[in-house]
Amino acid sequence: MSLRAPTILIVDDEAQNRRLLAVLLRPEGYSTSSAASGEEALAAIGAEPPDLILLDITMPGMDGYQVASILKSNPATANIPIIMVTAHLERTARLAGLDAGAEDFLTKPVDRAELWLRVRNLLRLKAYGDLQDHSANLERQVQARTADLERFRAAMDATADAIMLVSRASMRFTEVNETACTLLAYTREEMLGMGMADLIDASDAKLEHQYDALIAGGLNRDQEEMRMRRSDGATVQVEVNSQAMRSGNDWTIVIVVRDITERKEAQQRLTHLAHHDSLTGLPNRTLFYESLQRTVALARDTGALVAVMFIDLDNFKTVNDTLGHAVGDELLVQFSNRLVECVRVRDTVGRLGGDEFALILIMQDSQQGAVVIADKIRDALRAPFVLHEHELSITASIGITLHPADSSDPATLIKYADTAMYEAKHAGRDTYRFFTAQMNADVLARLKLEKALRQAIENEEFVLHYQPKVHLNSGRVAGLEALLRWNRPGYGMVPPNEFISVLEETGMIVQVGSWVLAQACKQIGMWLRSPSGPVQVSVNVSGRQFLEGDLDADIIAGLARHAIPPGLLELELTETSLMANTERTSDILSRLKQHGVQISIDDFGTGYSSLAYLRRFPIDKLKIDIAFIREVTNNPDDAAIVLAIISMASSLKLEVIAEGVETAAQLNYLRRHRCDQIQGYYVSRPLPTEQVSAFLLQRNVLGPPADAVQAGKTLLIIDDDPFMLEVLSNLFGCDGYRILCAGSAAEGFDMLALNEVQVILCDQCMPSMSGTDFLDKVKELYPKTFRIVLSGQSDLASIIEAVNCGAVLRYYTKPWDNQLLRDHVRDAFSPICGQPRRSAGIGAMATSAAPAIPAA
Ligand SMILES: Nc1nc2c(ncn2[C@@H]2O[C@H](COP(=O)(O)O[C@H]3[C@@H](O)[C@H](n4cnc5c(=O)[nH]c(N)nc54)O[C@@H]3COP(=O)(O)O)[C@@H](O)[C@H]2O)c(=O)[nH]1
Repeated sequence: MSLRAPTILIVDDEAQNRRLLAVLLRPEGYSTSSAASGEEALAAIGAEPPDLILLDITMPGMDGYQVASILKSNPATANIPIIMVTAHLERTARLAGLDAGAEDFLTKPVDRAELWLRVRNLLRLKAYGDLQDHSANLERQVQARTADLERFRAAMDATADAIMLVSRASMRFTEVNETACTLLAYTREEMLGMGMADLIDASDAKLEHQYDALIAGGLNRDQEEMRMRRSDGATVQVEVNSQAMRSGNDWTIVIVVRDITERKEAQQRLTHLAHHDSLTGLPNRTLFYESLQRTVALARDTGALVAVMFIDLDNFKTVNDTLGHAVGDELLVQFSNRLVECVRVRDTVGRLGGDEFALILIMQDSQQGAVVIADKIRDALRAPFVLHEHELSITASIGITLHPADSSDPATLIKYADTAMYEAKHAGRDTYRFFTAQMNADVLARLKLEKALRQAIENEEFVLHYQPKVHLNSGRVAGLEALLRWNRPGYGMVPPNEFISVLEETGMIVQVGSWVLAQACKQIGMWLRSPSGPVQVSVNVSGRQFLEGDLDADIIAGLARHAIPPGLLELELTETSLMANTERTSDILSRLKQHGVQISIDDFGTGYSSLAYLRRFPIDKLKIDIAFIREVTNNPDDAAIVLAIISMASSLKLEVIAEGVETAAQLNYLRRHRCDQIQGYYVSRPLPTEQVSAFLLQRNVLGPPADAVQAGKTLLIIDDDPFMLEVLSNLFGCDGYRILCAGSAAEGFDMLALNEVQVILCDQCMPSMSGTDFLDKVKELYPKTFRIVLSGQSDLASIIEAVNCGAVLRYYTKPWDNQLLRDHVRDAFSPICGQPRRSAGIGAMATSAAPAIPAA
């Protein structure tokens, strides 16, 4: 209610009356205004409604009744009390006034007390009426507001976000929705007694500061992620949007809270996936790199040593290819577990991909710590892995590099460790190597070589040389092996050992191999239609050529293009490439075999040599690896392998060829043991096309077999002393034997390979090898020979040992009885006595080896 003085409008056409009434009212504190006509009165009331009107009835123009009825018919003015002031005393005039809406009458001349009374009463009545209206109004407003609030609450409760209104003045919640209560596990009542500081890690002071900043920033919203505490003590990850809104003299902070627990968990899962290997759960390359970055930065401050270890499982691909990917995966999981157990908690283990793992080791002292871990890992691999129904052992090759010695750059450290790991592989696997500057130089050289090889393909710098293969029984050329050469500008003819591995590792071998096949087919066609005639050419095919490209279609097209009988082309594959991807390789080989192409296994004996496996492939020939041929005449182990391969090939009806034959002795040994073909420098080095064309025109390349012209009883005498050789050959000269003399054990082995020898007489004391050692090997290589040793007294112990193990069948110590020696040699040639056996002692100081002689 207003406290101003009530206003009273006096309407009368006579100025004197207006003045009189004004004068009468003023002492009571009323504020008066006046109008001289009905029209003037309506205009004044429209401009500013008074609290009461004193209205004269009789006025020129619009009279009092008209004014009253207009005012009462207008809701805006209907409640202004009107007192009609009239000189009429008749009842009709008063009734007319009441009809027109006047509340009361005053009769002129107006009595002051009556005027005050009537005015005061009517003003009180009006005030009461106004109050009623005001209350009703207020009630309507309250109802409307309540409805609004209910709608607002319903809307708030219906939202998925939690909404909380905070009074800046009290810092308490003034309103919260249902979602907020559910999210935070409080009732609405509980929450209304709380503030944000009860839910998050922030004090009221800090929040006040924050809200003031929000208020000062106008309507700018503030968004942040945080954790909120629930009533049960758990926390929820939320995203909070805050907005300040004026609320009377206060500010309301509208806080909208979204539960982002699931989003965060999904994000965390994604982040974990992006940084961890899904099979082993170990950090992947990205995370490993980041960890290394952090570790190196830390080590720079603390001065610690950091070792990066690159670990690659040896022959893992074979496990995958032969036992399947499920077994391979299980092996990786078990391996990663063992790896984790080898390091300390502060170290990092990562899987960089495939079978490549890496470690970050923080060490305080020397690089010895890395050696300890490397050995630990190798030891951890000793125990076999049990993988489904398989049990297998595996080794690893490890490369190690150090910060700060080698580099401080994480990428470089990983690269160096990788390089060192390759060195470990080249060193024979199951070992570790530290990175050296030389390795880096090698890597750079390798990159240079790779680039040059790409250019070589573009510039067509490759040529083929051909190396003959010869039939051992006929001595005729059996075929040729096409061997790749790189005519590198500025370097001359580069042999394949210097670049084939790079071609294979980079995949360039597919393109180059295809060129080799096309070139070989073209050359076979040219020879076919030349005086050389048909000649079989073998081509080396790499494992990758089976996996990539269209090998069989290319070969069949190549043969057709040059009109070549398919049998003139032979493919040489290593056992290893045969084993890789067996299904596909076997399919391709079967198609080519059906077409008539010949298949040979190269380097046989160095790989699996598993017959069961080999039988799955349509093979025509086995090529014995050069490693077994080098010492086939003097190393019983190699000889045993060669003989086993020859016998295996024969039982499987496969041809067998020996590669790397360099001596007549090797040739003869192989021929004597029924090897079919040989290839090697003894016959010819690989030749350029023009020279090999001439070679092909020769009929017999080898000449007759050595022992075909050297039959009969043969005695081999070995002594490094030429005088003794002469004495002994003279001694036996008249006994009718063919006598062969060798000045060393090596010569002796060659003689044995080249000749059919029955009895061997060997000096015990030779510089390169003792007689007993020599005869021990001869026993393995030529068990049917009769082996006699001649010696001084000094080394009797080793002779006795040799006798006991059967290497020596007779021995004679100086001075021996020549006649007795001749008699016993003659006996040794006889079919009965010549059997490898132990006989009674012979000779002046001779001791037999039967029964065995105690070593003492
Ligand atoms: N995928 C392809 N591999 C190829 C191709 N051309 C060659 N090669 C392979 O490169 C390796 C080395 O070949 P190369 O230097 O030509 O050596 C061959 C012969 O020269 C060598 N050999 C022959 N006889 C002797 C000998 O008496 N002594 C001796 N020390 N070496 C000798 O042996 C190599 C032939 O080996 P192989 O193929 O196993 O029969 C070699 O592995 C080639 O296979 C190609 O086009 N593609």
